[in-house]
Amino acid sequence: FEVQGNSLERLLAYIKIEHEKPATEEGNPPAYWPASGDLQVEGLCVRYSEDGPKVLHDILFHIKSGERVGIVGRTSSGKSSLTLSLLICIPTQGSVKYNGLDTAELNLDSLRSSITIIPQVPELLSGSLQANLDPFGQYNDVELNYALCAAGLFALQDKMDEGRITLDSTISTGGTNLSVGQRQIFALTRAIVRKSKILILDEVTSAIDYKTNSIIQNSLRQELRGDVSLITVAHRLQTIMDADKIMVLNAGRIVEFDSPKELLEIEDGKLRALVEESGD
Ligand SMILES: Nc1ncnc2c1ncn2[C@@H]1O[C@H](COP(=O)(O)OP(=O)(O)OP(=O)(O)O)[C@@H](O)[C@H]1O
Repeated sequence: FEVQGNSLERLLAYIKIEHEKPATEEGNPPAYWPASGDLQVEGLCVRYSEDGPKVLHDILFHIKSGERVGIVGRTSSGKSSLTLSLLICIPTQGSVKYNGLDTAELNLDSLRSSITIIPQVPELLSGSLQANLDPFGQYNDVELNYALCAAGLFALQDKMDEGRITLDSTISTGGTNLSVGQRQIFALTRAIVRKSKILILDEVTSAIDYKTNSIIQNSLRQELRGDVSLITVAHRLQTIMDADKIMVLNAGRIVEFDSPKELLEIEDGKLRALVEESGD
């Protein structure tokens, strides 16, 4: 009875939580949006609660459509907070323009369905793989199979002696019957079918082997060319050394933002210090 009582109490607490504004027609973007992965951020400040401390201070940057940008920084420098703020998952101030539209004026559904995040450990729901990749039944099998192949699933399976995964394979709750690498590949598949123009990859640190990581990196390089902007929160510096630009965060501020080559040439540079420390 006590345990059930706790559940009730928690449910009541959730009911009282302040809700996000419901999606309205007003915030619907024009049909052509987003036509590019151009991202312009100005004066972005972020805190986790109205009266909490700022975790990002006055962030200013511009990512041109099709650029690949790596984000690095020490623990708690604000890397994850920056990615969450792009989707307005935490209270944000300032202006974020995605393909010219201010995201504060956009309906949250449209914003979040047009940017794909591949988190360190992607969540999956129990059911078929097809239902996970395409919960609203918007794509056909050919499109889904193409995207699975492009994301690298079949390359991964060739290297693994295990039962082949197909669209009707069963996924258990939370995706616990799959490896983290497979789950990331499914998240990437979603990005490919949705044709997201901005893709945010939160690189996995330890839970993924080198081969799987390189399959994912190759798929990203081959599949997301042209106008798709790729933002990688990097934990392994070598993953992003061929990025167009690297953003170095420190205590919630951008301290460096330029091409890896330029940054590595700065004698007392922050990126250079991180590289030297890592021994990579
Ligand atoms: N849910 C939260 N509530 C309150 N503060 C948070 C929350 N998550 C992160 N923070 C704070 O925000 C700041 C930035 O953290 P963030 O997780 O964005 O850093 P990070 O660079 O991604 O770190 P890591 O490399 O460890 O993942 C830290 O001071 C952290 O304590």
